[in-house]
Amino acid sequence: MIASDLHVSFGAVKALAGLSLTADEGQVTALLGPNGAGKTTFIRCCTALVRPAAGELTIFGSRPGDPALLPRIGLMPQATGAWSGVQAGELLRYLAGLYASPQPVDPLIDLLGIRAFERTPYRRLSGGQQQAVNLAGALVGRPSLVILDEPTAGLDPRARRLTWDVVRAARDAGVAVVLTTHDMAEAETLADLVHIVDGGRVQITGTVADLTDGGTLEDAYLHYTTGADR
Ligand SMILES: Nc1ncnc2c1ncn2[C@@H]1O[C@H](COP(=O)(O)OP(=O)(O)OP(=O)(O)O)[C@@H](O)[C@H]1O
Repeated sequence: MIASDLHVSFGAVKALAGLSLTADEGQVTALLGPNGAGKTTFIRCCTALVRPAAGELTIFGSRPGDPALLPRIGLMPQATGAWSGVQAGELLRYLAGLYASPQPVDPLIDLLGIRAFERTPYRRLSGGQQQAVNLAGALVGRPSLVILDEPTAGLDPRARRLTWDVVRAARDAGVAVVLTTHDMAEAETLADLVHIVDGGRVQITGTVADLTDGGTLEDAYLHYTTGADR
């Protein structure tokens, strides 16, 4: 994925103000940045929900929204209000049916600990259970790019570890994983490349070792972000 000088405004708010970054296959790329930095807006550009006013975004050589690209991207959003009454297992089987060669659903249900609540309507699931289903939904189509928007926010420690294992397995299988997180330990543990975003653009890019340079990732984060309103 290559993003170059993306600009997106919502009224007077410049959500993206020249954001440029790359993310490669077989790597976990972490986007760190304060609330409102533009991370989710960038993700929405990748999935063609938002169209940048300027800049270039190519994913596997195609533009977002290209019908050939859609099945190659798996998205775990921060929250999906959309599924309501459908049972978790039904939902995943439905999603699998949309893809040409999906993962078998039952092993995915077992892997992510969904079996115990697979017959529960989505809206009755706990937040963490919904996240497990959302992660499964992002992976079921065997995507080449998986985008995870704060995948472990609010998860208990075991569920968080399990999510990390699943992320590593996807990366090791050659998938490009892009995730956002406010959890510095998560970025330190998982990320091959880190982009620190603030004010709608990438302030600095590097490996965890590059960015920490004797300090912590949180030090780097605080150094390169202000969190000031735009
Ligand atoms: N649909 C929208 N309409 C108006 N403003 C929006 C819209 N979407 C995002 N914004 C604004 O754009 C800016 C960037 O928001 P975005 O959701 O991309 O931030 P973020 O980095 O994902 O934050 P967080 O860490 O809190 O999820 C914010 O100021 C937000 O209020």
